[in-house]
Amino acid sequence: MKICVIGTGYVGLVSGVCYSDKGNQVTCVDIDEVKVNHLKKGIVPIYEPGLKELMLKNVKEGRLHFTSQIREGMEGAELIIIAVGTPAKENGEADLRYIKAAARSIGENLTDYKVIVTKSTVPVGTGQIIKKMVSDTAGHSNFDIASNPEFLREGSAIQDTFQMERAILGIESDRAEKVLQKLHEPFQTKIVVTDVETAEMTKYAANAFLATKISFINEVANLCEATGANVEKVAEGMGYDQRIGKAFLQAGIGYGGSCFPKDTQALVKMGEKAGYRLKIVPAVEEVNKEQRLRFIEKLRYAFGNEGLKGKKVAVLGLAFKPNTDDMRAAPAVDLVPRLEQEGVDVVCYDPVATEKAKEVIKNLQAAATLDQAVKDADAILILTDWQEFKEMNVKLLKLEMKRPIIIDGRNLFDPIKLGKLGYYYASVGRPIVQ
Ligand SMILES: NC(=O)c1ccc[n+]([C@@H]2O[C@H](COP(=O)([O-])OP(=O)(O)OC[C@H]3O[C@@H](n4cnc5c(N)ncnc54)[C@H](O)[C@@H]3O)[C@@H](O)[C@H]2O)c1
Ligand SMILES: O=c1ccn([C@@H]2O[C@H](COP(=O)(O)OP(=O)(O)O[C@H]3O[C@H](CO)[C@@H](O)[C@H](O)[C@H]3O)[C@@H](O)[C@H]2O)c(=O)[nH]1
Repeated sequence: MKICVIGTGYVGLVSGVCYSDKGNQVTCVDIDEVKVNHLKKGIVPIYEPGLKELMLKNVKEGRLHFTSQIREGMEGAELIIIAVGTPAKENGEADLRYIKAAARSIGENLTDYKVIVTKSTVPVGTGQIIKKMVSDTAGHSNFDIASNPEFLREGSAIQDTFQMERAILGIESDRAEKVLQKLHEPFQTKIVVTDVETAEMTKYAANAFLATKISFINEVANLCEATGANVEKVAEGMGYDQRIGKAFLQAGIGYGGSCFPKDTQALVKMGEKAGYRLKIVPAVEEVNKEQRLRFIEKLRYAFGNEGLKGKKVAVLGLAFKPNTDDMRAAPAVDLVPRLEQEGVDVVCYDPVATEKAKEVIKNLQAAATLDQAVKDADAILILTDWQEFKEMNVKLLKLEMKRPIIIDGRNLFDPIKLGKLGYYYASVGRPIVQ
């Protein structure tokens, strides 16, 4: 099948590459000409394991193309996939300006029948907005709209696509369903066929539910800290119950990233607009915001009367999660400037996200290696669960540091072990050892 993907971000590029790998002819379109030129030269603008190799393979085999001209991308395509960004507006609502611009340009170039499917996360009703904009601009209705929300995670996006757990097909016609069924055939996944509005809602409900699990376990963790229980064991004990499940019960510094923070906000706004006030999701957001700030207090507590001013703190991890360089809503974006305001000398290290972090954190002091970051540090603050940090030789590390203090936002180490090595170690939902 010939496919045109609009937007070559995490979703558009990964989807385009994976669909081409399944034998489709894919043209990825982006308005960002610099990005398109890079892609044409084989440069991948994002860090995503396995993406570059797969992209180059499919370009070489002639199935994958890049252009900044939508007309070129749409030429002969049976399916158009919208995968542009839907960031949060100042008030939390989803900003549909890129979606609308994409719909307009599709309309301007629509000469024959196509299925126009939205992969971007969009509020319920957006499909109908797209339909109207396309037909108004095109001057005809020789197309179908559909919704096929994306569930991939950054850092494992290729695997998540090839082994997708389900596909939601929100459709309005048999013709569109046929095209989308054909697209998903090689993935051999569970298919939920529904209307466009239900598909749009499914994506927000899934993300809000996952965010709820995280905030829930973080609240339990905070209560464990206050009572002396251990959240890791609590989560294990809960997780064996299949009705609860083990996944997404990792207590920590809270969720960040390009999706959960904005999608929970957008869902609340969607409720307000529809006349229904959501109660759980705002609480999930509140817990998540407070969770980050608790780590400044954990650090302050570790230094007692000495205070934070003038201390050197090595922040390990800038990206919102491992295996990505995405800095959107990463805890570091909040915490690094706050620590600096408190007079802390902050030196950061991240295996891949430093360059992107410099774009969003002013005057970021970044070390080129983990060793450089921790040298003479009064404390380490762990924000991301990179494998490199899990494998740190904590025994040797202690010799490099000025003081053996670790505040761990990801529960990477066994408190008993660190206590024995002479560390002051504060993590999440587990007793402090010293
Ligand atoms: N990032 C994820 O892990 C993820 C996962 C599932 C769903 N989503 C959703 O998918 C959508 C895309 O997210 P993303 O992270 O890939 O975004 P992104 O910001 O990484 O990429 C969006 C791309 O679209 C391009 N673009 C904007 N307007 C355009 C237009 N009119 N024509 C052509 N290109 C245009 C931009 O230049 C950019 O390259 C969002 O709605 C997001 O919520 C994201
Ligand atoms: O038990 C857990 C699991 C995750 N996180 C945090 O939650 C955030 C999101 O993690 P993850 O879901 O793995 O990454 P994303 O790439 O943001 O993916 C989410 O958001 C995407 C965009 O909508 C969806 O497609 C995915 O299904 C959904 O998992 C990160 O900050 C994680 O550190 C925790 O704190 N504890």
